[in-house]
Amino acid sequence: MCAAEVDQHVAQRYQLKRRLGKGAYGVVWKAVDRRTGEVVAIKKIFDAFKDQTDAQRTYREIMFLQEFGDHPNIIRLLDVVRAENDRDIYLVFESMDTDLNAVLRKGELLKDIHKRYIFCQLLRATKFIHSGNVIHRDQKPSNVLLDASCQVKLCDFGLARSLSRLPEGPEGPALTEYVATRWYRAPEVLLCAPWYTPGVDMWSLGCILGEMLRGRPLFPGSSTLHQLELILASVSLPPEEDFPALGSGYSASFLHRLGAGPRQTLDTLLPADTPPEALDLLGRLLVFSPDKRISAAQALQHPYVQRFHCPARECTLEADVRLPVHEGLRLSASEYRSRLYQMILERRGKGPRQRQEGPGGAPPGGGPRTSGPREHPLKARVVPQPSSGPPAQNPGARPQSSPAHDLAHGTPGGARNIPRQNSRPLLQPAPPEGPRKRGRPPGAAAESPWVKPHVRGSAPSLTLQAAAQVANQALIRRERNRDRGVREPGAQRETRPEPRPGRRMFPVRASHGAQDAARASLGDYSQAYGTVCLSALGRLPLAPGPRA
Ligand SMILES: Nc1ncnc2c1ncn2[C@@H]1O[C@H](COP(=O)(O)OP(=O)(O)OP(=O)(O)O)[C@@H](O)[C@H]1O
Repeated sequence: MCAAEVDQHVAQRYQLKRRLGKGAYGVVWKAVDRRTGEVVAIKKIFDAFKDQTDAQRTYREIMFLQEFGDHPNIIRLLDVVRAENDRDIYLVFESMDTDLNAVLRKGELLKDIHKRYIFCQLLRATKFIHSGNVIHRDQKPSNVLLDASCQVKLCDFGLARSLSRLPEGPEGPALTEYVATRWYRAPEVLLCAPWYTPGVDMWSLGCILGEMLRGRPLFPGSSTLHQLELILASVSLPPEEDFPALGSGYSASFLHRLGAGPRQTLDTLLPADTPPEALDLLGRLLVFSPDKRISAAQALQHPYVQRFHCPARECTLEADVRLPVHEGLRLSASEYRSRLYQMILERRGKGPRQRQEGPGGAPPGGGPRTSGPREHPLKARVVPQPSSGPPAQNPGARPQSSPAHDLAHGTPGGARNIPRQNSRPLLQPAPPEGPRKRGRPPGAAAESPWVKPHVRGSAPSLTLQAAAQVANQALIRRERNRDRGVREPGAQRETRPEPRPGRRMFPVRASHGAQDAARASLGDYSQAYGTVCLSALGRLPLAPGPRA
């Protein structure tokens, strides 16, 4: 159907079914792996290495996904495939049915219990990421993937950032400015704070919760200023002493001016039947001062999500997650690409590996394990929180219940999850070779998780390493030559038509993957991005409500 939109070698391996969604950077298709029959989602990132910024984004997305993708609420990256033109790249994920933005746009499909369950899972994912000292920075409904049983998987780690080993500012590691979706941007980001904290994610989560409760975005600002105005119309100005935490020199006078406008409380934005505990949690998330916002770990203990709170499922990492390329360092676009290619080659050299399932494995049908902590290659660094007891002693926890059961108030089973037995953890760290220690010894420098696979697992063969080197050097040379306008004799590029993904793949300009258009308007976030088809929604076993 849309096979022409992907490279031949990708179409040969995967049968494309339909388009699932699109974002500013790529288009996502549902596809079937012809070898295994596994249903997957393929994201084609256009011009993934166009410049330093894009290349870094691509690099980060892949690297962080590898690290976090074993968490049940974070999307699993199954494979990374080079494109023939060396400009695009394909990421193969487990497939989900829809995203929260699409669900919310369809009207009141979500009942109170669904919202609580979704939010609890988002908190679990966020707690996990934050425990590795990483912030996602782009949490928004279209990055919250859902399946028919309301399982949540957070996706899109292109803006994720490690806070580890960055030079400290007064309130946290110093970071450069970034562009995230405005409606979910924290005040300190809007105010151009030069440093920020995991609080930026907690603000975004507050906006997501508010949107679920309200049925439409809480603060749909049309410009940065308008965004701040909307926020300050219903969120109290911080006390003077908190202004420095907001970072920018001009924020004090600016805030005073903006904050002088008409005031309303958050509850006036929400339906009258909003549960009081939802309102309470919202008020703790949408706090202007970043350091006064509730953390993900604290929020998981809030009464709003109490029904789903289960310490055994709320894993954390013991060590900071750091990419091999220091966050303060900017490589050239082709270097980022070379590093990714090198990694792909190395991983391929190790051959397909079955997903490591611990004792008890995935339940029939492929649903996530419902009892005890998950076993996976990151086990050594994943620490499930001590359970407060078996279900009988901990009525708040529901470790044995299926999501469908939870959501349907007693309708048993029915959870339809992605089968995992065929997942090929191509890019995951090597499985443990024996008992491993948890965390790092006191005083020892944190080991980069990215080094671990190479140290622990079977090292790539010398032949593979040499092949990778040669391939990468050729690529860099070609890149340099192209920049200098030099023609390489016999270069393939001369014989192939210059790929023009935008035009060739999307004849109707308005429906382009919007590599350029959408990027240009990234600040004017459009909720149209990241919607999925109606039929997926029809499969959601949700309460009856108006459907479009
Ligand atoms: N694994 C998946 N299964 C189903 N749908 C998916 C999957 N991954 C992504 N999608 C759909 O594709 C959309 C875009 O994906 P993604 O956010 O990764 O792309 P992006 O180009 O990085 O987007 P953004 O504009 O947010 O930067 C998602 O909102 C979702 O609707």
